[in-house]
Amino acid sequence: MSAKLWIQQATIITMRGEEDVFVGDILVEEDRILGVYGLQQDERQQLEQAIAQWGTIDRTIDASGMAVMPGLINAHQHTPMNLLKCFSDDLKLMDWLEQKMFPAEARMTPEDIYWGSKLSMAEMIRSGTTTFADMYIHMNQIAHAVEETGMRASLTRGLVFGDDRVQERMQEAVDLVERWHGGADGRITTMFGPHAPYTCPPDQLRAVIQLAESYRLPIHIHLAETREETAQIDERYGQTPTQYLYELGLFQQLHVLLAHGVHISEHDMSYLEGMRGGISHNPLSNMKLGCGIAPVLELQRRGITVGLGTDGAGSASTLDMFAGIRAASLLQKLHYGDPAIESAYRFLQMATIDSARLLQLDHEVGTIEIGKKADLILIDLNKPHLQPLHHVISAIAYAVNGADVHTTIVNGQVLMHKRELLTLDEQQVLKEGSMRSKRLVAGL
Ligand SMILES: N[C@@H](CCSC[C@H]1O[C@@H](n2cnc3c(=O)[nH]cnc32)[C@H](O)[C@@H]1O)C(=O)O
Ligand SMILES: [Zn+2]
Repeated sequence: MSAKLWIQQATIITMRGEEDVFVGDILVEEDRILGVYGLQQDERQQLEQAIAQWGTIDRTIDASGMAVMPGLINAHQHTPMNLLKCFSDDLKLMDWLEQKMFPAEARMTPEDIYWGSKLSMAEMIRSGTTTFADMYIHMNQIAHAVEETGMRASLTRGLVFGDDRVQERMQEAVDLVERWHGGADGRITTMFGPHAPYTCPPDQLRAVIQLAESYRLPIHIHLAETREETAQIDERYGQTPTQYLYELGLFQQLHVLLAHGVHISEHDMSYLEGMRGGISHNPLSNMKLGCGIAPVLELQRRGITVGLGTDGAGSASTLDMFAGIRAASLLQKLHYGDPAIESAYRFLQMATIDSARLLQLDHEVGTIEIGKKADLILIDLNKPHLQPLHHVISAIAYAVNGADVHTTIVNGQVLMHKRELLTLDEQQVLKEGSMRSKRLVAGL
């Protein structure tokens, strides 16, 4: 644990405004940002005073030639699915889920979940993600992994209904919330996670909504991912998926994190207007599964928050949020046939402060601000693919890769420095991951 950390001479991208980019220093004390100092005389003096008051400094990082920005926030994930990546690609969502993912998941032991989620955390820390929203099973294991790796996470027990184990699953969801909400020094928060309109019948969904209301906790659910989903929900209930959730009262009181929101009509948007929470846009997964293009800019125009996620590595194949930022931006440019449709900066906001809003963490993370949690990443810009550097925001949105992240800090703790993972035994994670994944996919 670095109690006092001094980041020197970085290009600071605060994400508090497009122009708020300057060279300077950041002081971190315990888990929070103590000060941010530019190069002007008075700010230098303040920095010197703060350093003098500190006495001992636990770690200094020379960040000249690097950008520092808020850690990226992956708003939709299934971390253990990293064990299932790239083994059954190029299938339709429903076939992929029912024929490949669900059978492989039925074989997963708690230990598999633990190592699969650690594999994801290693990948996320390495590529600049500091916080993620997760929906899966055996969540205790994931919570322990979060505790150990030092990441920040919003955890949800995914609830698929359709057999006689409804009560058991609901109990697991409650256990997660009771045991882990506020856990790991406050790095863990929780939500309730009914999986999707097509796997959650009305009675069960109503019960989860009531539960979430009684705990005053948010809901994390998939919505309107494919055309097939729209057809299925229309056939069963004569409604669109969005209307189905609306009529059940989901958007009345609760903060809701909706994953995907691809097939949302103009009329559907009126159900979402004014909602608490918003949508995690997951372009890598949407493109790979051929789902369609989410109406990101229309949703934003109506005041609905849209953050960014990858989805599980099973569908996205990579957890590199920089790839997600690039995909999101390029997709909208292509969709509108207009490269000027939205700025690079706007997509960086989606991956930071907007995702933070979706996780109800915007008062703590998502921007570089005095008093906020020190969740920061340093990006090494001194590389052929990033030089010459005319516009750092553009470079980050269009040219930076996860592998350019030099240092990752969460809650004031350095989790990776000079690309070395400090809270994970990477070799062990790779070995366990590869061994376990073979058993899970055998014969599928
Ligand atoms: N099957 C579990 C609960 C579901 S956890 C979350 C689920 O989301 C599934 N999932 C992953 N990616 C997607 C996606 O893109 N769309 C819909 N579901 C997905 C994943 O396979 C996993 O089963 C049970 O025993 O109750
Ligand atoms: Zn998902």
